[in-house]
Amino acid sequence: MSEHDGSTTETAPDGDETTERAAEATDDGDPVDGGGARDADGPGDALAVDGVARSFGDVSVLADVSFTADRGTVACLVGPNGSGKTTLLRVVAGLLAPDAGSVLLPDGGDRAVGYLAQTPAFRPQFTLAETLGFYGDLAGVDVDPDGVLERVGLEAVADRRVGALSGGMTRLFGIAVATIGDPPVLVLDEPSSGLDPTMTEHVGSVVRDLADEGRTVLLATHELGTVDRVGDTVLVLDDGVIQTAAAPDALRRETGSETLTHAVNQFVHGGAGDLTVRAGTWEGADE
Ligand SMILES: Nc1ncnc2c1ncn2[C@@H]1O[C@H](COP(=O)(O)OP(=O)(O)OP(=O)(O)O)[C@@H](O)[C@H]1O
Repeated sequence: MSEHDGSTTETAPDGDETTERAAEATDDGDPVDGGGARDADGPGDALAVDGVARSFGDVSVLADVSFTADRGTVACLVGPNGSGKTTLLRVVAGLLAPDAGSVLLPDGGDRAVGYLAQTPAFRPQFTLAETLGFYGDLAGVDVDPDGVLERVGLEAVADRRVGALSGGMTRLFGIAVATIGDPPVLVLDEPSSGLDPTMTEHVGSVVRDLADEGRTVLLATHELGTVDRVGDTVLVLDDGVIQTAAAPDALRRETGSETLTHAVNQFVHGGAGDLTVRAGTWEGADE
């Protein structure tokens, strides 16, 4: 966590979806261009979310969310199903306007945020290289397909059709797409859910490397093993607020927990029993 001196940009409480900042592959496969919805005003070096609130109708999902995440770090957003992780990520990516609050982005790159949707979908008939070129055009940046694919270890399959990728490779490709234009912030919604342990570990390493190169990575996950391996900060979201933000080790220490799962559960409304009902299963590699 660090101080940041850029001023924040308040967002009008109009509830409109915005698609101006990030480029994403939507769930129906249609690419949505982003580009720069609410530009960072100042030279801050951290991602700073301040007092973000978002409701759908009369259902409040995010009540008052605040946190910061430094460059070069991985911040892991965890919380029960339906706690608002995707909603928050979409607000940070500029794809969803908050009702209140602000998101301050660090300077840098042609694009401010790269976004991986929870269920990325690409046009299956195009090759990876063609798809990257397409997203590059949308973002208004030149793309070196081999260089981008190298970031995730897919350079050998640049000419393969996207439809011929495995689930894990598709997820990696989605991460590669998010890095187009080299945005300083990557927002990844469950980048390794449903993947086998080897691929989960590989995705974790890719995420770690992307952060180590100086990016800020904000990801949502239910896999606390991945959080333990690659996360610098655990952000526990429940009841519309960040219940705690701490390093995995500190969280365990603070709660006297042997496992990260147990530690996180201490901050979830209703405790572990309730969580089991609400979240289904939590995958902790430490148990
Ligand atoms: N566009 C929408 N319209 C109405 N309600 C929505 C919309 N998007 C999300 N919600 C609701 O907001 C709540 C939070 O959803 P969200 O997808 O952000 O949770 P999540 O923590 O990402 O869940 P999961 O872990 O299951 O992916 C849910 O109750 C969901 O039904």
